[in-house]
Amino acid sequence: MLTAGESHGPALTVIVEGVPAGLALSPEAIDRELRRRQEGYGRGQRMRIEQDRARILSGVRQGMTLGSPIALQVENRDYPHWAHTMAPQVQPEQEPGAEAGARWRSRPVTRPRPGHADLAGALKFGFTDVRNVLERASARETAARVAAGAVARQLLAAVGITVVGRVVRIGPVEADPFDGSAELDWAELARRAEASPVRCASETATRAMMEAIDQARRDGDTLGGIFEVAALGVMPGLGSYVQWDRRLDARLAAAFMSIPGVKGVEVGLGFELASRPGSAAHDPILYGPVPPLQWTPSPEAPGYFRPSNRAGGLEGGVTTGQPVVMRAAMKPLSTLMRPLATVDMASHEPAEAAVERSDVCAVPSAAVVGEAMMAWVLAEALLEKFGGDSVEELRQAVEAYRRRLARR
Ligand SMILES: Cc1cc2nc3c(=O)[nH]c(=O)nc-3n(C[C@H](O)[C@H](O)[C@H](O)COP(=O)(O)O)c2cc1C
Ligand SMILES: C=C(O[C@@H]1CC(C(=O)O)=C[C@@H](OP(=O)(O)O)[C@H]1O)C(=O)O
Repeated sequence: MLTAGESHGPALTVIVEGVPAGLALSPEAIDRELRRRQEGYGRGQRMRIEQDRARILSGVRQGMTLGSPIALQVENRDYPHWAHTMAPQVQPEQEPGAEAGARWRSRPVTRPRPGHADLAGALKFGFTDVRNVLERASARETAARVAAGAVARQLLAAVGITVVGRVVRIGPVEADPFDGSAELDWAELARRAEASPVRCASETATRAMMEAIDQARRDGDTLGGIFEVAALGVMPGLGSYVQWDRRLDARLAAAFMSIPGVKGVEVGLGFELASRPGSAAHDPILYGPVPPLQWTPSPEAPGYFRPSNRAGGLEGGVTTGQPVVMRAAMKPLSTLMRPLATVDMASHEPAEAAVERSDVCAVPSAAVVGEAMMAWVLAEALLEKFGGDSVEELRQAVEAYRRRLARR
């Protein structure tokens, strides 16, 4: 996928390349994901302006993918307020009589926010107006990724793979994080998370998280947290150990790390594994009736399975047939209503960091972006292993593999 678009420009665009022909693509399912990304207690005024929907510009005809690049566009409804500031052509100075907001928006931003890309980006590109940085560094870009991820999800669904996510920490409040169990009912957790304003499966923790967000808002502060994403129904054998950059854990980690604000990523039990002896860290291999969450070539026959999933469905950079489980830690957002110290880049004088409107907490949204990134990386790995110009060819290749594994 290749995304383009500034946060306050006319639109975000994403080109999704490599989707096989013959996939029945639901525009509603794409818009549903876009809506989920916008939700979440702690989001700011911008999300009341936007109503993200994907316009399909290419690659789909009569509800079916054509195998050609799929171009998707998400309009920025905020753009009309920024049309003067964001115009590609040189604009005349705002008239003194212009609307106050328009004049404010066109002023150069010179007080970089600690924690955002502002200072590093301005130094890198030689900008005197930090707006040139923040427009693209903004997580608005993740709407384009979620649209692409929604296409990947529909491809994965064609071979029985689903992706779910949930929030397990916001600031000081923690809620039942992944414990390495092979029986965790991810689908039920996802159902409950979907009903929670902070995307958390526990009702008690949801209330405490919302209170923590309210308190941060009152304090002019922001909060980070941790989210988990799991992919269910993944067959063993995606990814590879034969080169460093084909290890699927490495690719998933990079994809999660690319979400703005994410500073830590774990696979399965992750950092917890460091303090355990090997006997309590790995997942023994058994053969017999296969439990529900373990992928198996034939549900009626005995097969390989694991009594635990501490590895998070990945060994040697290859999927094991257990749920693929990733966790990510997001730092608190960098725009503080009680700003941190910075330096005005125009005068070199000490100053308070620039304040525009901002979210207080975006961990629930980041979890949806995490689901999209998981879907994207798995769809790539699926196509690498099984290929196919059409979804029918892909299905046949998966089915042939299933039959081969049934004889092992
Ligand atoms: C969905 C989402 C919404 C965000 N909203 C804001 C925001 O309103 N204000 C802010 O300062 N940062 C926000 N961020 C975080 C910034 O994009 C991020 O802190 C910035 O890119 C720097 O992070 P980095 O060092 O990981 O790149 C948001 C991130 C995500 C994923
Ligand atoms: C627009 C989105 O998130 C934005 C991400 C963001 C940032 O600095 O990353 C800053 C805010 O934008 P604005 O300055 O326009 O209020 C968020 O609203 C979105 O998620 O769609």
